[in-house]
Amino acid sequence: MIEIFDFRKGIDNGILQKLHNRSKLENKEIAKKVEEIISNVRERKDKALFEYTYMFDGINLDKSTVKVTKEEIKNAYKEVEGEFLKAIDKAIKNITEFHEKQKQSTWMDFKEGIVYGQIIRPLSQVGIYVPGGTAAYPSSVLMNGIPAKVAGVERIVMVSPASKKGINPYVLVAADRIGINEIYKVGGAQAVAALAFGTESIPKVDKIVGPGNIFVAMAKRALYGHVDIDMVAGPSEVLVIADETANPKYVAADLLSQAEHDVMASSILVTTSLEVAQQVKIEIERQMEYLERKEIIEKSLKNFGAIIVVNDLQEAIGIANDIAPEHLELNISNAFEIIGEIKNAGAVFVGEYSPEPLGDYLAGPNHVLPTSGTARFFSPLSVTDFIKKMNILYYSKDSLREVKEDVITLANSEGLTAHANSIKVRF
Ligand SMILES: NC(=O)c1ccc[n+]([C@@H]2O[C@H](COP(=O)([O-])OP(=O)(O)OC[C@H]3O[C@@H](n4cnc5c(N)ncnc54)[C@H](O)[C@@H]3O)[C@@H](O)[C@H]2O)c1
Ligand SMILES: N[C@H](CO)Cc1c[nH]c[nH+]1
Ligand SMILES: [Zn+2]
Repeated sequence: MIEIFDFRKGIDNGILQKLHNRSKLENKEIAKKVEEIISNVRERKDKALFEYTYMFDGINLDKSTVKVTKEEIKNAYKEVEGEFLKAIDKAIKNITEFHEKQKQSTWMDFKEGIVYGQIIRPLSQVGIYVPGGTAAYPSSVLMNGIPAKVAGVERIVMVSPASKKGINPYVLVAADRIGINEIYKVGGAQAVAALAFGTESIPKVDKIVGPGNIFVAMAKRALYGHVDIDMVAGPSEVLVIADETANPKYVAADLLSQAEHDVMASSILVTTSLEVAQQVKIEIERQMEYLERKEIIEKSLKNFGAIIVVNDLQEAIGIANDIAPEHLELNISNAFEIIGEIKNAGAVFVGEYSPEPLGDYLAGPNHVLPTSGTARFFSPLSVTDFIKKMNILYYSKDSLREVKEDVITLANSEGLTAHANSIKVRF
C-alpha cells in the first residue's frame, strides 16, 4: 500500500532514490531481453516476429493474417456503441483543433539578390505504436494518428498487440475514424524492431512514435539511430502537488487513475498538509476496493507510489522539477501564480476541475508524453514530430561577389582550400 513519508522531519533519500531508479529504465534483465528480441527480429524477420507474438500474446500469426483486413474493421463497428462513436468524434474534433495550431509553414525571406528560408515537408512513412497489453487504448490511436495526419504524413503504419479475437474493436474503429488503414496485429519490443528494420510483412519506417510499457519504451530507446523516435513514453506517471485546500477524494482518484495503467506506473502526492496526506491515503484505500484493476493498482502504488509531506510549496515544486513527471497536477489555491516555477513536466493540469484523465481522452492536448524523467528534455508528441525542414538558399552573381572574400577567408581558416576554390572559380 502507498506510504506516507514526512520530509518535514528530514528528507528520506531512500524513497527519492527508488523513484529515480525506476525512472532510469535501468532494469538490466529487461534490457537484455529487449536486446535479444531486437537482434532476433533483425536477423530472422517475420519468423522471429511471429514466434515472439505467440510467446507473449498467445496468438498464431502468419503473413496472411498479420494485417488487419477491411472486413475486420467493418466487423469492429458492429461491436461498438453509438455513445462511443459520439464521444470519439468529439475527441477527434478537439484533438484536431489543438494540433492544427501546431502546424508550421514554409517561410522564405527575399533580400536583394538573395532568397533563403525553410521548406516544411511531412515525413513519408511513420510507425505508430498503440499499446494493447493489459488495456485497449483507442485514445492513443487518436493521439498518435491525428498529429501525423495534420502534418500530412503519407503512410501511417499502425501496430498494436492483438488477442485471439484480433485487435480490440474500439481501437480499430478509432483508427478507421481518422483514416488509418494499414494496421498490424503485433506489439511489444518485437513490433518496434519490425518497424525499425522491416520484415517480409511489416514495412520499415522512418520514425516510430507512441507510448507503451517498459518493453516498448526500452526497444524504442535502443533502436534510436536506426530509426528516429519521438521520445521515451513508458509506464504512466502522475505527481500531484496539493495544499490544505485540496479535496482528498479528488486527489486520491487521480492518483489511482494512473496507477491502474501498469504495475510499473508511478503515482506520487507531494503535499504541504499532513491532514491532506492522511485523508488521501484513506481515500485511496477506500476507492481502490471498487476498481476493476485493483491488483495492478496495488502493485504500482506499493512499488512506485508515495505520499510526501513537505514544509512549503517551494519544496514541493523542487521535488516535482527533480522528478520531471509525465503529468503534474496542481491542486493548490494559487496554481497560476506558481506556474512560472514549474520547469520539468510533460503536461501540467491546473486546478481541481482539470483532472488528468480529461487530458487522456478529450480536451485536445496530446497524451503521449515523456516519462522516466525525460520531461527534462523531451516534449509532448506534436505535429512537429511528423515534419522535417529543408533549408533553401539562392544568391545572385552580384550577391555572391559581395561576400566572396569573406567566404574564402573562412574556408582557408579551416584549411579547406577546395571550398575556397568553389567560390574563386566563379569569378
Ligand atoms: N507515456 C504515455 O504517453 C503513455 C500513454 C498511454 C499508455 N502508456 C503506457 O503504455 C503501457 C501499456 O502497457 P500494456 O502492457 O498494456 O501494453 P503494450 O502494448 O505497451 O505492451 C504489451 C506488449 O508487451 C510485451 N510484453 C509483455 N510482457 C512481456 C514479457 N514478459 N517479455 C517480453 N515482452 C513482454 C508483449 O509483446 C505485449 O504485446 C502502460 O505502461 C501505460 O502506462 C503510456
Ligand atoms: N495516461 C496515459 C498516458 O500516460 C494515457 C491514457 C490513455 N488512456 C488512458 N490514459
Ligand atoms: Zn491514463
